[in-house]
Amino acid sequence: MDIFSLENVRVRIKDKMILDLKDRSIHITEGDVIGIIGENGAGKTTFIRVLLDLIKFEGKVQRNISFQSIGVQMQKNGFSGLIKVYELISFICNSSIKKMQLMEKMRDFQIEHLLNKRVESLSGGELQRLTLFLVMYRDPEVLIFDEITTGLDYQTRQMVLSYLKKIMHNKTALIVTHYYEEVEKLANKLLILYHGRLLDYGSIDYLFEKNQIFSSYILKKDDFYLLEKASEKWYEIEDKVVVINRSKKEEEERLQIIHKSNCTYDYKKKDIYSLYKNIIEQKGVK
Ligand SMILES: Nc1ncnc2c1ncn2[C@@H]1O[C@H](COP(=O)(O)OP(=O)(O)OP(=O)(O)O)[C@@H](O)[C@H]1O
Repeated sequence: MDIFSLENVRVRIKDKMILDLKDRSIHITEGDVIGIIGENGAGKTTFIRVLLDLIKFEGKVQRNISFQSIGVQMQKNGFSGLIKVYELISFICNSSIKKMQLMEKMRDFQIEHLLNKRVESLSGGELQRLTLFLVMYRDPEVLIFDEITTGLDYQTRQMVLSYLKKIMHNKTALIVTHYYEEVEKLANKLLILYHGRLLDYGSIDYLFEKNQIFSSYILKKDDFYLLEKASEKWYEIEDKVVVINRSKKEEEERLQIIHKSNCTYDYKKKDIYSLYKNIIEQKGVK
């Protein structure tokens, strides 16, 4: 069943088009976990605001779910930092939820010891656990996260990611993120925006197939000369070179070369950044 479906959606502010899904229709189906990616200002938050009816748009959006069944974390949460955690929880959490159930959920998110702290004094990880608790306490059917791990250090991000993985089981979810690794770990579909334009939307497996990306090898720049002649599609990222294999055959041929030289390398079966780069190039937008 479609949870959301969108047709010909456009958002214009004054004369500027900030989101244009053109004539594509987008169906978000029960159980989908959708990674929404694109550079700063690409229109990711605007897309979420359209789904939640928080912004004026042209076109058609059908929602087969009530707003109460959607748990949302937005980039700007609007809580006052001075408020204490227990005050925030009692303000937000519906009184119809039994105290016992709330306590149990607090334990799940390891926040019960934070109740007397002011929100502004929480660490990044504690604040995101509190945010996840506030999104999840009613057990919503649909989850929306807008950059939930931005600004967290590596370890805290891994911790939040493992919480996300746990709570997303059997849920429909949309995750706006700048971290491709999060999409790799959590999502089954991808929505790619660029300067407000929809570049592509679909299942991740299908997009890899459509873009003929079988796998990638990541080598140190100094070792790239080994594969340079044998590589058609590659790009640099910091001190590394990513070589895209179009097929199993290419993957095997290059592996032989790599093995002969004994150089170190990483292998990725589904590298979302390679997919993103490829789509951007194909569409000729960069
Ligand atoms: N209320 C508004 N008034 C004017 N411009 C707006 C408004 N809301 C968004 N925009 C513009 O629309 C574009 C898309 O914004 P949006 O917040 O959706 O991008 P984003 O992809 O979520 O970016 P980021 O990764 O930086 O969070 C940006 O250029 C932004 O400045």
